[in-house]
Amino acid sequence: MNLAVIGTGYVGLVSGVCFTLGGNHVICVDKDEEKIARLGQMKSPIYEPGIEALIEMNLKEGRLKFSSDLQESVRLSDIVILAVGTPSLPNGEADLQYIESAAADIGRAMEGYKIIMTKSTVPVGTNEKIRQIIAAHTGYPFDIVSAPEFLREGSAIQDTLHPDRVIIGLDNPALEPVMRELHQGFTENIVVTDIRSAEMIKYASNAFLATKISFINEIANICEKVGADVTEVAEGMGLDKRIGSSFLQAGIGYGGSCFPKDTKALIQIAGNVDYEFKLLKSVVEVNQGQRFMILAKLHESIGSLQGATIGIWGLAFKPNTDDVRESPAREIIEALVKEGAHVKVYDPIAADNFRKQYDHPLIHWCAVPEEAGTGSDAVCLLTDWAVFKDIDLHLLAAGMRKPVLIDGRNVYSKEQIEGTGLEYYSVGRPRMGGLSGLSPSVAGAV
Ligand SMILES: NC(=O)c1ccc[n+]([C@@H]2O[C@H](COP(=O)([O-])OP(=O)(O)OC[C@H]3O[C@@H](n4cnc5c(N)ncnc54)[C@H](O)[C@@H]3O)[C@@H](O)[C@H]2O)c1
Ligand SMILES: O=c1ccn([C@@H]2O[C@H](COP(=O)(O)OP(=O)(O)O[C@H]3O[C@H](CO)[C@@H](O)[C@H](O)[C@H]3O)[C@@H](O)[C@H]2O)c(=O)[nH]1
Repeated sequence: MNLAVIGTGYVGLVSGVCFTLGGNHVICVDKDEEKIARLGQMKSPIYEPGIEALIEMNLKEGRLKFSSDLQESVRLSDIVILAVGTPSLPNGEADLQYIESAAADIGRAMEGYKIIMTKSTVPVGTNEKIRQIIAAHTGYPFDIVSAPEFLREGSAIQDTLHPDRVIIGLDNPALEPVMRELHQGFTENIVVTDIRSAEMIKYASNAFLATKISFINEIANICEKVGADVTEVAEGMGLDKRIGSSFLQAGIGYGGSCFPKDTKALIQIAGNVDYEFKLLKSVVEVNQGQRFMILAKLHESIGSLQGATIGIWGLAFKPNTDDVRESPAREIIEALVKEGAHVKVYDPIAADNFRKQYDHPLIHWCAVPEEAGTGSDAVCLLTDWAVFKDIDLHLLAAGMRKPVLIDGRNVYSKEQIEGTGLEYYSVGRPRMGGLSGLSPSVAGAV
């Protein structure tokens, strides 16, 4: 099949490249000409493991093209896939301006029948709006399909080629065989449903996963007070098949371009039909508070942050991505700077993206993770990049002014911390080292 993917971002680029592997011809379209020029030179504008090798292979084999010419790309295609952004408006609602403008452009470009397939995450009822917009700009026939995307950044290729399920929302049953053929080889789990249910499945899935994270974070906060270990608790819970072990990793809360915006959008979708989604409102509130537990632990360990030097490991919202959208690191660093701390930050991939969005004279950008620890009063680990797991913690402690490590992602085991001299705080696990490492009577005497 001939496909045009409108929007060559984290979703459009990966989906476009992966659809070529099924033998389709794909044109990835973006209005950002710089992005298209880079891609033409086989350079990915995003960091996603494995993507550049696939771009190179498919460009060379002639199945993949990049273009900023939406009109021609639509004309050459049987299926047009919408993968433009749907960011949050200030009130939390999804901003549909990119969807609406792309739909109008598609309508204007059509010179025959097309299938329009929406991969962007859009509020319930949006595909009907898309239909109206396209119809207002063309007299040619077309069909609409809602095919929400579930890939995760950092494992996007694997998730696209081997998804747990593919959701297809349609109102013309004649499209079902085409959609099955397009997704052939990806998964057996193809759920065909109506368009509104497909749109809702996407929001409900993200909201549920976000709920799991906020739930385990609250359990972690209680664990700290009652002396339990949340990693043990999560393991014990997760073995129950009805609960499942994934998304029970306590930490500093979820970030990224999806959970924060999609939870807020679903609250608005409910609000627009006079339904108050109380549970999801709490999920968002808990998530917002969780990042500040890092600051509470800093205050507990070193007192005032005025003039202190704090090392930060990790700026991306999760490992294996350069995406810093809604990363909890942003608000943590802003708060540190506001309190007058010097902040030494390190991220293996996302530092440039972060710096474009936020910089401050009190921030020092480090070239290696160890540099963030040297002479610091504490190091806070905010993103669980693999590189941090292998750091020599003895050397880290020796080079710090105060050997305090605040692990926001529970990366280190008790065994790794023991004997390092570090005062170690994590999330929902007992504190180690420092005065807490001494017996209560000795600690009291000191
Ligand atoms: N990022 C993810 O992990 C992920 C996963 C699943 C679903 N989604 C959803 O997919 C959608 C896209 O997300 P993303 O992260 O890929 O966004 P993104 O911001 O990385 O990419 C969107 C791209 O669309 C381009 N664009 C906007 N309007 C255009 C137009 N009229 N013509 C051509 N190009 C246009 C932009 O220049 C940009 O490159 C969103 O709705 C998001 O919620 C994202
Ligand atoms: O147990 C966990 C799992 C995740 N997170 C955090 O949650 C956020 C999101 O992580 P993840 O879901 O792995 O990344 P995304 O790339 O944002 O993917 C989510 O959002 C996408 C966009 O809608 C969906 O397609 C995916 O299915 C959905 O997992 C990150 O900040 C993680 O650190 C936790 O704190 N604890």
